[in-house]
Amino acid sequence: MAHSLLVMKFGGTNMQGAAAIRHSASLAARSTRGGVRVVVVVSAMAGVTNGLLRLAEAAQGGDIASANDEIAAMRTRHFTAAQDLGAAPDSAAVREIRELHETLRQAVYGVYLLRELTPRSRDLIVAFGERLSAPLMALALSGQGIQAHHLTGGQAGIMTDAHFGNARPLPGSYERTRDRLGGLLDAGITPVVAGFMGENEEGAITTLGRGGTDFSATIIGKALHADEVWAWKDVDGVMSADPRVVPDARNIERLSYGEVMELAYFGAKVLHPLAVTPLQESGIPLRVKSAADPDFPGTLVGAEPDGDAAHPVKAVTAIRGVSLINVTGAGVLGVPEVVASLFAAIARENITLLMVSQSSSMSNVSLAVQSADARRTLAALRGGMTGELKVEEQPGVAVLAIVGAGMRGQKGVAARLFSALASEDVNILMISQGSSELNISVAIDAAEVDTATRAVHAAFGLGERAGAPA
Ligand SMILES: Nc1ncnc2c1ncn2[C@@H]1O[C@H](COP(=O)(O)OP(=O)(O)O)[C@@H](O)[C@H]1O
Ligand SMILES: N[C@@H](CC(=O)OP(=O)(O)O)C(=O)O
Repeated sequence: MAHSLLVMKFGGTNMQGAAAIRHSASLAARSTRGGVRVVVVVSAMAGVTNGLLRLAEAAQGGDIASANDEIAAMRTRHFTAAQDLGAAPDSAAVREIRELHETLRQAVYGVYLLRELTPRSRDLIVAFGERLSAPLMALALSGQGIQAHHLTGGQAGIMTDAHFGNARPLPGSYERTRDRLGGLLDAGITPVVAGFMGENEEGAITTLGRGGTDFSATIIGKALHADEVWAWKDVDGVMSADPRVVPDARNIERLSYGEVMELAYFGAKVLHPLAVTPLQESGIPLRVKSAADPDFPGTLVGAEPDGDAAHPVKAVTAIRGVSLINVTGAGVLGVPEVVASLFAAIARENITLLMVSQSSSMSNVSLAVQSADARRTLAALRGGMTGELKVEEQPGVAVLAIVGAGMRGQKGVAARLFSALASEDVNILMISQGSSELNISVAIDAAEVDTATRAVHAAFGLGERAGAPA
């Protein structure tokens, strides 16, 4: 089908140096040359976001020397890329990169002086990664004869709430984005938007959560009523398992929005968990494509329910670094208010619950949370509870999930999962299946997660055939 408007997202791997950026620009150029209007959305160069987080922590801890060393190494990386992309030393792009680095250095010095890193200042610092790669992509596009103009997320109209580190777009944001980017497109200019970031109503920079550039691209796709959003990756598409863990993982040709959300939620790093949400209502498809093999169809994510009874499971995925929080004691016994107070305490702290299970006698409640949230969870529960209860953390856990719309109403899927785990002698600590029946998840010992993933992948035959049309 001929497209008239596409949003293309390039992740960290596709932006990691001049050669990768030039290749990414050529992928956008293939479409613009064919008469398609393209909005390009970019992530930070691979490793930069983690580097910025690290140096912000170092400055807060008083180690300004290592923070400055890390900034200097990044600066060299950005300048080298600009130079390799043909920017002259006195060009506007080089001047801008220099100014951005100077502002970054000052912000980090502020953190060092105050010894305080608030969620707001962390977002300001971490968003420099994307702000610095946008001018590089604009340079590469110019090198291909395309007139490009780069913008921050806020300049592109992305307005968010003030939930620093995990911000959500405000409803009014879509119209602003349409106004800001529509004008450029009408003038024949390719907008290059710094992903991962927006601005709150006060104009402070916010970020959309790790992997958030996917989300930026779909927000823009919705705003502009794009024909499709294309997320270019270093993998063939969304695969039946993480290819780093399962060597025979296969590309999945089609997934529904719901399936992708489950996969991302249960740890598949390939897309941001909320990335498809802006597209669901309008039914705009999301394509995950391989930058190394641009003619390969990749994965098409759309509205189709796509339940394939013969192949109920499409993928297996895992969340690592999980802790179980076990609440026990006679106080839980038959007292619904106690359980309510547990959830209220968790909600106040804004902690994500990965799994919940309650024994039928009601004398035990187990919660699975990211280990990074475990201390907060323990404190919230101990502070917010009534009655004589014991709250304990069990670290070193992983949550493994199988996902597929074809599981709905199918019998025997759970049995196959459990026997695959038993065959590898993997002990199951907790089990859950949501009423949507799009997934079944189990908590297991973290040390066994890779073996378990490979066994489950094999048991459902995912390496032979992953989500191909029936
Ligand atoms: N089910 C999966 N399908 C594809 N990739 C996966 C999956 N699970 C984990 N991954 C990992 O996600 C990576 C791609 O995501 P990411 O690095 O965030 O992309 P980018 O930065 O290019 O947007 C792959 O290198 C792969 O190892
Ligand atoms: N750079 C941000 C946002 C992002 O989406 O990156 P990537 O596309 O490389 O996953 C992060 O690392 O979280």
